[in-house]
Amino acid sequence: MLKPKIAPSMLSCDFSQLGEEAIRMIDSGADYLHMDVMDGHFVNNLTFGAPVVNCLNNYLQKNTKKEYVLDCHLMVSNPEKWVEDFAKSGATIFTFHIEATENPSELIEKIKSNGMKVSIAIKPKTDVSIIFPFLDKLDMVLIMTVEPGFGGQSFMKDMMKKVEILREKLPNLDIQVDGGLSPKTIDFASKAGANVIVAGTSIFKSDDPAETIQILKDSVQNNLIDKDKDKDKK
Ligand SMILES: O=C(CO)[C@H](O)[C@H](O)COP(=O)(O)O
Ligand SMILES: [Fe+2]
Repeated sequence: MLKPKIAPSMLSCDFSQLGEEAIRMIDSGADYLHMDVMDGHFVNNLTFGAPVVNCLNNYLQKNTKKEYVLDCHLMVSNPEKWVEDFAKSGATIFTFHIEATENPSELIEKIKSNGMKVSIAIKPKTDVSIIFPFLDKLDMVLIMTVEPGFGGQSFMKDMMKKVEILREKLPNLDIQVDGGLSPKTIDFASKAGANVIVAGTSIFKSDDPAETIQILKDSVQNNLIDKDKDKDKK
């Protein structure tokens, strides 16, 4: 049974307060904490790696009793190099870009054997069919709705065709969208069939993050209900 999951992108938080910002998101109803890892090579920006995820995980273990998911989006070349480090850091989900590896099948196995969930991301210019051979091995797929590298960009509505194609093929797959999601754009994504929503700017810049998270969640939930009704009619 598919569920809506909202993943605030910590890229938009005040990094000097990473632990407290994460707790603020968990307490506001976040399902995942989305961690954008950039290496200055695969994308033109540099953020953080496994040591920071590890510190955050240690902090959360001491400072919250609530469950949390560390959803790590690796925008890096040679993602295979970092699998063990992220597993040790407490990462729950390891998402790699299909454009960054020559051997996706081997990488999927490596991520799973290190105890993490596995997901593949695709950039806006990448055709969705490239991931078809791997779908049955994945826990999630990430459709980028901006060029990876920076928060605060505009949502690319034309990416929704990819979401529709995937949802048609796999009614129970977690489909994540990332980039420019907000209360203004969420309905496009949820109608297309996305159920895991990354949002950085719109949540962190909101006066009421809990309310924004709830608006995003409600949109996904309503569309999941509509899709179920359509199924019953058929
Ligand atoms: O992967 C990313 C950028 O490459 C971020 O997750 C994404 O941009 C989220 O930020 P915003 O909601 O501000 O667009
Ligand atoms: Fe991301």
